[in-house]
Amino acid sequence: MTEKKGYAGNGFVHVKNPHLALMDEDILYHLDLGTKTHNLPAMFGDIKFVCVGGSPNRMKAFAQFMHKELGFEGDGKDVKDICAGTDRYSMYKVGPVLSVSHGMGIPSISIMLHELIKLLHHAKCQGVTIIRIGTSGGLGIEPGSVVITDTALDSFFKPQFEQVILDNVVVRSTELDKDLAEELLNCSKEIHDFPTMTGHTMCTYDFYEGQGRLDGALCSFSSEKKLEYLKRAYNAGVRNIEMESTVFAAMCGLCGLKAAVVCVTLLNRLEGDQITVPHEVLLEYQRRPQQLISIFIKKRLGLYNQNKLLDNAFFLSN
Ligand SMILES: O=P(O)(O)O[C@@H]1C[C@H](O)[C@@H](CO)O1
Ligand SMILES: O=c1cc[nH]c(=O)[nH]1
Repeated sequence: MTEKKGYAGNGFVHVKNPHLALMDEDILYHLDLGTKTHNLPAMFGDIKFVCVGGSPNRMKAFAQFMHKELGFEGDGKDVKDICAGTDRYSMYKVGPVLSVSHGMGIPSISIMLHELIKLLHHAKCQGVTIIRIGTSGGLGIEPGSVVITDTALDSFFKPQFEQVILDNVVVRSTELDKDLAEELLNCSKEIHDFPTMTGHTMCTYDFYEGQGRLDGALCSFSSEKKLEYLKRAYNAGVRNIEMESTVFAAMCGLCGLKAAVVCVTLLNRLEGDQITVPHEVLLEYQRRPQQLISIFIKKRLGLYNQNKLLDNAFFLSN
């Protein structure tokens, strides 16, 4: 069975569940939010950009970075974790930007997305763009490169996500918003410090055996078999490998959210498995997708050139 994508005509976030309308209250358990305990439209109604990524610290750092980039008062260090009542996920709001962590892997991001999408729906948000800013393993490209996903593929290089529902397998499309990917690639032209490209992203259920690593606790294949698989992936257009893009693309597409995946690569998987780059370099790599998304958000808000002019004025007067 194959499901169709959502219609985003009116810009609202769709939930495709008839049971929700019959519920007196919706408790978003893993976010520690709810329709009776919180005024969701007041708290979140102005959200236009949602950025998600695996690590809570990265998403806090992104919120602090956006606080500065959008010119809010103060240093943003005291930005509050809206989900502090649970230690499952972290969530920060900076003006129209929501920054949310999702943990590692498909099950973890899928739970977060169910609740986040319902949150955006209950809050009556309109015209929301959602972007995953993550890390990944690169294929045949320089470590530190940023890949904007054009198509999210499964481990068989198919653009689909298989969701088991009861005892059925439902196949969902993993198509992402092409115009958004193009817009992001255009924004990347403003950055000259690292390469950014579009490419296919392969999404796996595991970091070790699932990504053809030889260094896990279990491994039953040879180095030759690993390279043969990774080279086939490269020839199929895969430029990076991570663990969330297919379900992210599928769920956002069905619910009418314009979505993109932007990941930095930490290593070239054709050259090794272990991540050997020093901690400081890893931190700098993780900031690269954030830099790109900041330019995108500022451009969308009409703040980009204004900031550039202010930067130039500051430079000239000093
Ligand atoms: O957003 P992150 O950096 O968590 O994405 C990738 C995929 C897995 O979640 C994790 C594996 O190290 O990194
Ligand atoms: O190799 C890598 C690096 C980061 N994240 C992944 O899923 N794989």
